Order: sequence, then structure tokens, then C-alpha cells
Amino acid sequence: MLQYFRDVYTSWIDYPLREGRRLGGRYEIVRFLGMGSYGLTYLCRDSREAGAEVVVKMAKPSKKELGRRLLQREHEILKKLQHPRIPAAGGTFEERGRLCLVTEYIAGETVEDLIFREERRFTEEVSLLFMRELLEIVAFVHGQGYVHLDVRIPNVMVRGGDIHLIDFGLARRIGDTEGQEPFENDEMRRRRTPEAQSDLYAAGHFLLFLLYSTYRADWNSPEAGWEEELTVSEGTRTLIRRLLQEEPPYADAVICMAELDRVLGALQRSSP
Ligand SMILES: Nc1ncnc2c1ncn2[C@@H]1O[C@H](COP(=O)(O)OP(=O)(O)OP(=O)(O)O)[C@@H](O)[C@H]1O
Repeated sequence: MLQYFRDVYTSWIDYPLREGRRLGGRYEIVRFLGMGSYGLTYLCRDSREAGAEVVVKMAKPSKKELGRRLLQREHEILKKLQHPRIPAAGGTFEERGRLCLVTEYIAGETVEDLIFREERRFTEEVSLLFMRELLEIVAFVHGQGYVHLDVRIPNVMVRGGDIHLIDFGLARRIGDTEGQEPFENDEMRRRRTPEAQSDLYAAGHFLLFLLYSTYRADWNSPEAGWEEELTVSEGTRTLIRRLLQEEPPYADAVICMAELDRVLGALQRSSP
């Protein structure tokens, strides 16, 4: 019973704020974008910048000090990662004792929406081109000494045809294990260990999602693995196997990109 009251209380204090409400005396809420593990995210208009659209992420009240700390860490990391394909950090402010982080708004669609809502189909070539763009951003993040640790289709956005990587809420310095919970299973260990390979592993799954967008299940045959279900070139197969650590993994994102370029070149030469 106590747990029930706790849950009711948590959903009440974490309930999203209404549209039109002004935050920090400056940012007017246009729309609630979503609730993450530690924050509530809003699309806002900045009244001091001629109504420019920004994203304001507010630490969840229920997460108390942990929510604040994680948002602060996200801010510190975003400030260091200045890149045209990563949301720019705009600063922090307090709203009734809650920490808020302002970032650039990427007015686009997530790859998750493109695949599942718009039913967009990605050919092998387009999938590899998308992957190439993603790896460029990931290589930049790693080059600055950080790992994203949450490379997934809802965190990759497309704006004007360009890929953007968002949500640095789990990002860390490479090798920084402070405060990290023990991994629940091997999958989480591969995705969340703070090293470059984790982002490459996650990028392998990202590529699989793109490639599966053209797959039509035959409900009469038993479910099989991606190797049987997907029709892709041998180069792409090896690329995925190495990303998923089924074969010796790439040492880093730059080496992986070079391999991807070779695979892409061969594919383009062989297509009519
Ligand atoms: N900079 C941004 N530009 C545009 N949309 C964004 C931006 N940041 C977040 N969003 C959108 O806001 C929503 C909520 O994002 P948020 O990062 O708070 O949580 P989440 O990704 O759903 O969960 P979690 O943080 O636990 O992974 C998502 O739908 C995301 O696409």
C-alpha cells in the first residue's frame, strides 16, 4: 500500500506543466515533448530572443538530488561538445527550486518516427550513408573524451536531411564509472560500459533498425536471426558483425568509418 501512495505522489509531482506557463521568467512552454528517466522536456519560446524555439529540460522533482546532478553533468558535457550536429547548450536556471537546462531545439524527426510512424524504407545504401553521418558525430564525441551511451533510434534526429545526435543524459567521460549501477545483464554491459565500443555496439543496432525497415516478415516461416532475414552485401554483414562484437570489434569509430567507406564504395560500384 505504501508503494501505491509513493507512485501516486511521484506521478503527481512529476506531472508536466501546462502550455503557456513561463519558466525562469523567460521561456514560455509551447509543448511538452516527453518524460525521460530523470527529466521532463519542453519545447519553449525564448521571450528574450524574439520567441526563438529552445528545449528546456527540467530535473524531475521525484529524482531529487540525483536528477539535478545528472542534468548538471549533461550541461557540462554539452558545453564541451560544440558540434553542428549536437544540440548547443544554452545554460541552466532554477524554476521553483528545480534545475532546468536550456538547449538548442532540433526541429526535425527522430529516426524512430521515420521508421515506425512514417514507414520510411531505407535501402542498404541510404542506411550506410545515415550510419556514416552518425559515426562522424560519435567519432567527434569520442575524440573529445566522452561516450554517449544511449545511441538509439529515438535519440537520432533528422533535420533538413542531416543527422543529429540528441539526449546526452547518460553521456560520461570515457572510463568514468562513478555512481554507475551494476549492469543487469550482458546487453546492458555492452551498451553502457563507458568506453567507445559501447557506442559502436549501439550503432550496430541502429544500422539494423534502418535495414529492417525494408524487411517484410513471412509469418509462415519461423523467426530467424538478422543474418538470415536481411539481404545485404557481404561487406555490410561483416560491418554489422564487428559492431555487434560477433567478430573482433573496431578499435574506434574512425577505423569503423574507413571500413564503412570501403563497403559503401563497393556497393555503389556494383549497383546498376
Ligand atoms: N534538442 C532536442 N530537439 C528536439 N527534440 C528533443 C530534443 N531533446 C529532446 N527532444 C525530444 O524530447 C523528448 C523527450 O526527450 P528526453 O531526452 O527528455 O527523454 P527520452 O529520450 O524520452 O528519455 P531518456 O532521457 O530516459 O532516454 C523526446 O521525444 C525527444 O525526441
